[in-house]
Amino acid sequence: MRVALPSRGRLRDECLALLAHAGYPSSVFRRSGAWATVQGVEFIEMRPRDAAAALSVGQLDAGFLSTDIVAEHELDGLASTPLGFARSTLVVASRDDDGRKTVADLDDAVVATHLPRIAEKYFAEHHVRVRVLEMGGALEGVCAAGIADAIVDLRETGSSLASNRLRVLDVIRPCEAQFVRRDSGGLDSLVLRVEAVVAARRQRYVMAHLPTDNVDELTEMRFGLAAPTVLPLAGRDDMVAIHFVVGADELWVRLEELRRLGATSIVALAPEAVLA
Ligand SMILES: Nc1ncnc2c1ncn2[C@@H]1O[C@H](COP(=O)(O)OP(=O)(O)OP(=O)(O)O)[C@@H](O)[C@H]1O
Ligand SMILES: O=P(O)(O)OC[C@H]1O[C@H](OP(=O)(O)OP(=O)(O)O)[C@H](O)[C@@H]1O
Repeated sequence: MRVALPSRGRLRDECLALLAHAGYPSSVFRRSGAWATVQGVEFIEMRPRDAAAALSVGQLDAGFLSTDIVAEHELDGLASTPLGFARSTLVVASRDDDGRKTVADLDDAVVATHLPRIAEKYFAEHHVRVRVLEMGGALEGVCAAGIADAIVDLRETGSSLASNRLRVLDVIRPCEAQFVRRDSGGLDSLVLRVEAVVAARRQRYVMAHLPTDNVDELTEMRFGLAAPTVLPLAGRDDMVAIHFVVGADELWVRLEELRRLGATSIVALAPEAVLA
C-alpha cells in the first residue's frame, strides 16, 4: 500500500500531526523524495499535485491531498475523508476598479490560475467564454500587470486579494485537506485511525454530577453520540455521575444547559479517538 504525504507546503505539518496522533510517528518522515514503511503502509513524500497525478494513473493507493487538487485531477469519484484543516474557498476575482459585477462580465477575458481544469469546467458551466492561462507561480499582480483580467485562486483570510486590489466575483467551492484513496482493503487500519482522530477533534467528552431527579430531563435533550451514561455516586442518592460525548462546536451551549439542570463538578475533555 503506497500513500503520498505532502513533502512541503501548507498541508504537510498538519498531516504529520494527524498521523502522529493516529500512531504513525512523524519522526520517520524526512521530506521530498523520502519514503518510510510504517505498520505495513509505505508513505512517500511528494508534492500534493504530483501525488494526485500519480494517484490518477494508478501508481499510488492513497494520498493526503486537498479538495482543489482532487477536483483538478478529477479524483472526486474516489473514497475521501475531509480532514478539517487547510480550509479555504476557491474564488473567481478581478480588479476592484474594472467595473465588472458578475462572472458573465468576463466574456472574452483571460483568467490566470493554478487550477486550469477546474477553471475551464466552471466557465463552460456558466457559458462564459474565457482563455485560461495556467500559472505555476504566484498569481499576485497578474491582473494589475495586465497579464490577466481575472484569477481563479484560493482565499483564506482575503489579504492576498485585498493587497492586490482584487474582489470576488463568485465563489466556486470550499476546500480543505482530504485523505483520498482507491478502494483497497490494505488501508483499513489507516482509514479507521484517521477517521477516529478527525472525529475526535470534532467532539468533546463531558462528565458531571447531576441531581438524580433531573436525569430524565437530560435524556430528553438527546445530545451526544447516544444516550448519556448514568453512574451511581458512592454514598449519594440525590446525585449521579453522567458522561456523554458532544460536538465541539456546541460544547459551551450544552455546558450552560447542564448547569441550568443543576449539574456540578463538570469536566470537559478532548478525546484521543472517537469510533462511533
Ligand atoms: N491560503 C490558504 N489557506 C488555506 N489553505 C490553503 C491556502 N493556500 C493553499 N491552501 C491549501 O493547501 C493546499 C496546498 O497548498 P500549497 O501552497 O502548499 O501547495 P501548492 O501551491 O499547490 O503546491 P506547490 O507549491 O508545490 O505547487 C492547496 O491545494 C489548498 O487546498
Ligand atoms: O486569503 P489569503 O489568506 O491571503 O490566502 C490566499 C493565498 O494563499 C495561497 O497562496 P500562498 O500564500 O500559499 O502562496 P502561493 O501563491 O505561492 O501558493 C493562495 O494561492 C492565495 O494566494
